[in-house]
Amino acid sequence: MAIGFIKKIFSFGKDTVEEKPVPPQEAAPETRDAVIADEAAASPPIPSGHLPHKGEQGETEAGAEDDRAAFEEAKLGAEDLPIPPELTAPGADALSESFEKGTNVAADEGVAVEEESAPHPISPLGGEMPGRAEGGEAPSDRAALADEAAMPPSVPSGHLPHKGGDQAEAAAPSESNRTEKQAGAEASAAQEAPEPSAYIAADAVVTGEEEPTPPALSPLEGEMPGKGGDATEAATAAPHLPKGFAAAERRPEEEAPAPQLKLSWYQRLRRGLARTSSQLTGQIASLFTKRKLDEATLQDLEDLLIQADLGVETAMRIADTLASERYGKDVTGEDVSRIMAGEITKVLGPVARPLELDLSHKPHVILVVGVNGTGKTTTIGKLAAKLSGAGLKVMLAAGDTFRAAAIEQLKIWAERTKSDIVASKLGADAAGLAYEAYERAREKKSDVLIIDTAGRLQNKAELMAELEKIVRVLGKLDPEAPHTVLQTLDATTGQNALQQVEIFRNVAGVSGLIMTKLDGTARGGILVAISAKHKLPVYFIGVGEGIDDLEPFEAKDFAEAIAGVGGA
Ligand SMILES: Nc1nc2c(ncn2[C@@H]2O[C@H](COP(=O)(O)OP(=O)(O)OP(=O)(O)O)[C@@H](O)[C@H]2O)c(=O)[nH]1
Repeated sequence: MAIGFIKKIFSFGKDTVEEKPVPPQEAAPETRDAVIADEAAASPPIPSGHLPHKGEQGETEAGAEDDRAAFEEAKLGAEDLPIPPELTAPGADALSESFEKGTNVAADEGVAVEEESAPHPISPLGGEMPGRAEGGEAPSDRAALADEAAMPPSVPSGHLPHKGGDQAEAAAPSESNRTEKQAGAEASAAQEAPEPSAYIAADAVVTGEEEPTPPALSPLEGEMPGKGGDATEAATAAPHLPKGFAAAERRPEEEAPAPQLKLSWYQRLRRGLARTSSQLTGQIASLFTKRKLDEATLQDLEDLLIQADLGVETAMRIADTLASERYGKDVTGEDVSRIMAGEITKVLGPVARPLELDLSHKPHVILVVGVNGTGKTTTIGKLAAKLSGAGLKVMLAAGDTFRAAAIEQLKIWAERTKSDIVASKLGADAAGLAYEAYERAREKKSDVLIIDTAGRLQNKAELMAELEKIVRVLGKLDPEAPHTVLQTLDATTGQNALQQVEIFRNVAGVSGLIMTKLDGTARGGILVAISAKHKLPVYFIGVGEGIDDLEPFEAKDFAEAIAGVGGA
């Protein structure tokens, strides 16, 4: 029996050598060898026969496991047999030490390598743990360690591939990952700080921490099939956001706004007068709902038109014409609007005149006057743009010496319109500046000299006297100058504009009007009242702050826009 036992022992060793065609390390893919070499370099020597014993080598490895079991069995009865030195406790201690010194990344990677190559996954930890204390341990102890390994501290509970038994799947990305890292990282693996997630995972293996790793740092990220990268990369690509946060979707780049079609002047005029028109026509429509035209209705209509700033005269004209056409009959709002447009056109027709320039004068002098903020400077800029755009030589004079901003504003307009400019210091005498500007324009043979003036309320006698002085001074240079005195009127001021024209006309000899800010006002009707009362030419109207927002005044267009008819 003793001989038979000895035979068995000998045949065990022989069988092991012979039946194991290739050592597990050699059977493994090249990457695996490299990783093992890496591991060996990073940690104290681990028995070459130890790592594969974890059982992930498939059937070949299963045979080795059987052999080992036989060996253990034999060892119990043959204490004199030599135990490989690397399986002794000191060796295990050395391994443990090496982990504690921070070579845990390699250790952890060793686990992953084995997982990857296992066709029939068995927990790597189950195999690995006995290796550390295998020397002299009974199989029952190994089983206990295997149980312990079933809850490895290195891996969060949700991660454990051995729980689902799918180690190969879980390990695959890690392997590819490691292969990538090998080239640059192997030599310095011991010195380099491990990547955060890998480090934490490895550290957990060594220290035996059983606390779950925070989800954001879970090594799972890199090891999950399909993620394709290591934990760090995966965390960068798709970080776990804390509860309450959500990853924002990338917004598609905003499309460039479609270029807006430029409205024609007529369209802009109608749009500018839309408030005036809708208010007026709305009131008229409600007045003439199912009502026969009688005296009371006509009186109501007159009142309504006067309140709309059209003036008494124009209101009476409209009412009279309506009565002559429809008295005693049904009348609709459209009837009234049509008659109203016709009557307004008749009032405005005579005043809608072009600004005449006598270019025999060099320069033709245009003096621009008006109450503060009615749009003098802006209108000068718009006029200069038209004139210089037509090839005329234009000079501007910054006669508003009260406001620094007005001087700067005019300089900007001069630059934009390629006009010459004469300006002086703030507070300079405006009449003196007008004189100088005229001289300069004459020298330079300018076609047109446009002089800005400070805005002033018509009831400020001192300022109105200054305006008179400017006119007198210019008259000394050319008895006919200023050749045109333009007054700007702000449409939003309503009835007050009537008085403004009255006074400026008397003081400065206003020869024509420009009504500004007709865009957006509900009081555009005032132009009709002013025209009816003063019969001064209305050269242009402004419907915006832009350089193109000034157009010659057209009676019919304006009348139809106010009455809300036409528009084709
Ligand atoms: N909406 C609109 N704004 C205008 C129009 N014309 C001028 N403005 C604006 O009205 C404001 C006053 O215009 P200015 O040209 O400075 O008026 P001003 O009469 O020279 O002013 P003072 O120098 O203070 O007398 C500015 O903000 C202009 O842009 C217009 O037709 N429509």
